[in-house]
Amino acid sequence: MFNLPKIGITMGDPAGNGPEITVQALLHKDIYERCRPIVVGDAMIFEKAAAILGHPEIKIHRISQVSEALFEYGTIDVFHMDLIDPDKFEYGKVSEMCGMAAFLCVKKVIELAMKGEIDATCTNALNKEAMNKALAPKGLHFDGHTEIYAKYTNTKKYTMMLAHHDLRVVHVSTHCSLREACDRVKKDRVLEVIRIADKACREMGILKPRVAVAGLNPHSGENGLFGREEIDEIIPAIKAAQAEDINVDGPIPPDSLFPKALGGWYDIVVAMYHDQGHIPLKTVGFVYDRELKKWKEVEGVNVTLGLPIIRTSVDHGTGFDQAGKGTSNELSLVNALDYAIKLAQNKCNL
Ligand SMILES: NC(=O)C1=CN([C@@H]2O[C@H](COP(=O)(O)OP(=O)(O)OC[C@H]3O[C@@H](n4cnc5c(N)ncnc54)[C@H](O)[C@@H]3O)[C@@H](O)[C@H]2O)C=CC1
Ligand SMILES: O=C(CO)COP(=O)(O)O
Repeated sequence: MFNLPKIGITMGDPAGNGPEITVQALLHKDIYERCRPIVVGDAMIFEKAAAILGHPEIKIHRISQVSEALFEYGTIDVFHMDLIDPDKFEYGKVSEMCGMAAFLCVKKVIELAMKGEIDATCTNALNKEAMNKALAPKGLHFDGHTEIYAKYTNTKKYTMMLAHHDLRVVHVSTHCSLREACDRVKKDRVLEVIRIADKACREMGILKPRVAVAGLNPHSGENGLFGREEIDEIIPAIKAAQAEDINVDGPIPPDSLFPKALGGWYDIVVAMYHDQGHIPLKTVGFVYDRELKKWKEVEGVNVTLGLPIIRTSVDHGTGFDQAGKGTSNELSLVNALDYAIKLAQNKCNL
């Protein structure tokens, strides 16, 4: 047990489904056989979640230092942050209190990982509106976890990877307008993301990664007929990467690239903007049951590549419509924990 990786799991926005899926995930006994989990959040919120899920036997163990953790199945060690006023707390609502709490938990887990007190971090979803409402008076703004991690680990070159089994996608840009995303398709950034993608695959154990680059425009621009970004920016980046011996193909029309990647042609896809990468991943990962009218599976993992510490995450959001009802599915978090465990075992910082 003493050589199992210590994984810090953030609570996420407490008004969302993060706390309950964390309790559900930590009911999987095998997780304790493969890692030593510590939750960073508010203990009261986890007591509530255990009660909602009908598991009063789960003990919530408040700790204020990693060294106090018990790491025993049936007990959830919560690095208690005392951030929530129970009288003001409400599930499914955007609030500055919860937005600030989610942010401070992320900051704390980064600090613990940077100090080497834990081996990897795994995040639950935060609500970007709530967090930024809370941070605005302090003159701070973050698009999401990725940028918080980049700032507090002092990382300049990074990208967001989403993964659903062996379908992996990294992004040239993420949280910006579609207009701005087109402007951000620049040779240097495309090349940077190709390099990060290739390195990450190697560190995940893929010896000769096959990297595919999506075009930006329909049919990859069809030789300039529907846009010039492929000719002016993407092809020069691909040629530069090939000159570095990276096995990279493209630009490939995005509508046929993802079915190819799903079929195993490539190990990783470089997408030009957020939805180009997120839509195919979530289409395969989010499975809705028409008969039962509920989500059957919500799978997929988000990993920040380029950091000096390991960060994996659920790839869904805060699920406010289901929060506090015990109806959310923990699969994405279980997958994210699996990724964090494997990366920590390989001791690779991607
Ligand atoms: N890593 C992060 O911190 C992320 C945060 N977000 C934030 O989450 C908030 C809500 O985003 P939405 O676009 O509404 O996406 P969402 O993923 O929260 O919800 C989309 C649908 O999926 C369902 N869902 C979500 N998680 C589920 C689970 N574990 N089991 C079963 N069903 C689940 C929801 O009930 C909803 O019907 C936003 O503020 C967004 O910024 C979104 C994605 C990632
Ligand atoms: O919103 C997300 C994906 O769309 C997740 O972003 P972060 O991982 O940066 O929080």
